[in-house]
Amino acid sequence: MTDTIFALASGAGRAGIAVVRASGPDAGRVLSVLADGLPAPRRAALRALTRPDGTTIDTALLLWFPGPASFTGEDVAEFHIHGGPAVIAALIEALMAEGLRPAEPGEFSRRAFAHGRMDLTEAEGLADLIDAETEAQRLQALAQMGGALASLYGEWREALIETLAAIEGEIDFPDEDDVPEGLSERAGPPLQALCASMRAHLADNHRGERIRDGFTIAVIGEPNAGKSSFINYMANREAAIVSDIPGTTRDIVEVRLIRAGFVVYMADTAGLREASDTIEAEGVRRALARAESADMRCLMIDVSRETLDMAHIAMLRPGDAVLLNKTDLGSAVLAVPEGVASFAVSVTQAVGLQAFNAWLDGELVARLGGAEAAPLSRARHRQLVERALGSLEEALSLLASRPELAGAEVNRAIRALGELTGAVDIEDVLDRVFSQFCIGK
Ligand SMILES: Nc1nc2c(ncn2[C@@H]2O[C@H](COP(=O)(O)OP(=O)(O)OP(=O)(O)O)[C@@H](O)[C@H]2O)c(=O)[nH]1
Ligand SMILES: [K+]
Ligand SMILES: [Mg+2]
Repeated sequence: MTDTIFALASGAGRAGIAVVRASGPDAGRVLSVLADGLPAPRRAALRALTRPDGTTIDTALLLWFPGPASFTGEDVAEFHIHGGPAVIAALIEALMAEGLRPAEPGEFSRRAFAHGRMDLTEAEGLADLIDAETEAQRLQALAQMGGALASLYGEWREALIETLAAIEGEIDFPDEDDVPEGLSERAGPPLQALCASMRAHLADNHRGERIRDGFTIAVIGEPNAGKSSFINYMANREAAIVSDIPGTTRDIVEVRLIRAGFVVYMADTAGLREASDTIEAEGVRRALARAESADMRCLMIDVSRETLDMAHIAMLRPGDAVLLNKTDLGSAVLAVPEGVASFAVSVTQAVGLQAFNAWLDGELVARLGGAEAAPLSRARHRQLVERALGSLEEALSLLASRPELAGAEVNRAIRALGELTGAVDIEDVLDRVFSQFCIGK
């Protein structure tokens, strides 16, 4: 028999109210024991919670959700008790005494998934909603939890199952008059249309993943250009050591910012030069790697130096920025590559930085802001859509010559989409997804 589980569903620590939730076949019996009878389904009831020996636990507001119309699809009881640690402990003890066990992380959601209350992407959306710290994250998670990705992937999968049936019909009952081109004519266009949808879904500049995981910026430049000073200004704290000694920063120092409603990770890096020792060389290597992988690069140039750092401009791409720093000591004009923004600033005098920030916020909104369609939000989604697309491209190329091989490829694509939504159940995928949840969800 399935265990009946419980967990504190509200945050830990002292609060006005704490919510403890129980789910499973024994939830009703235990609720009835402690509250002296079941409340009416889905109606709040104020009751005394009493141990079987007659001693009182608390006065509580109780909710009874008989399955399957509950969060998990099982019988669920909710205890809204006073939020003191001793009250919570007393209720937990009473639940354990009745044979209930503490839930594993994500176990409530996993049961909801197992009972068909949500698909895997909706469960991920729920986890993201609980973790959401910005408006963009909240909206994205809410849409995903509401089934935006589930319905898209589900529709693709349905269409593929239909196409597969057509292909398999062709293999099993080859019509004398029906030349192989007949199959290409029937199965080709829907496969092509699906490939186009998948390509468009993937070609979103990683918008959803950046909203969820953060947009990354690498601050790079020669030693003493003012990179650490700049990152401290952006973070509004002394995150990195600033000194007039070139080569001060050796490791990557990352700060987390919220700008224009998006999470941004800005990385301070070691000054780029011929390193004087192995540690600095490693720092420079890390700086270059980060510059390569970041979503945006900000190149700091010290305009007070006799020879301006022109060497690193080649690392910039459209959408990046040059910060001409220390304009309190000098000035310079510099030709920047097409599509690269340029700002004259003095970090120590806080000059020109508002213009940079306004530009940055505009860039974030332009790159991550509201497109209509729901974006994929995890690397897991990207990998599986890519795998499905690869199989379909293969299937298209085999359709005319080897329909049975094309069918196998379509099957592979169906399986990839099934892994996305959890329609094919793969224990290790589920373990991975649900283990990232917090306890009580
Ligand atoms: N006058 C002036 N000095 C600045 C400005 N910005 C930074 N500095 C100074 O320049 C020196 C180097 O600043 P850092 O922020 O440590 O430079 P960095 O690019 O991080 O240097 P490394 O970590 O060594 O690569 C410090 O003495 C700063 O106070 C500026 O706008 N004007
Ligand atoms: K320095
Ligand atoms: Mg530094």
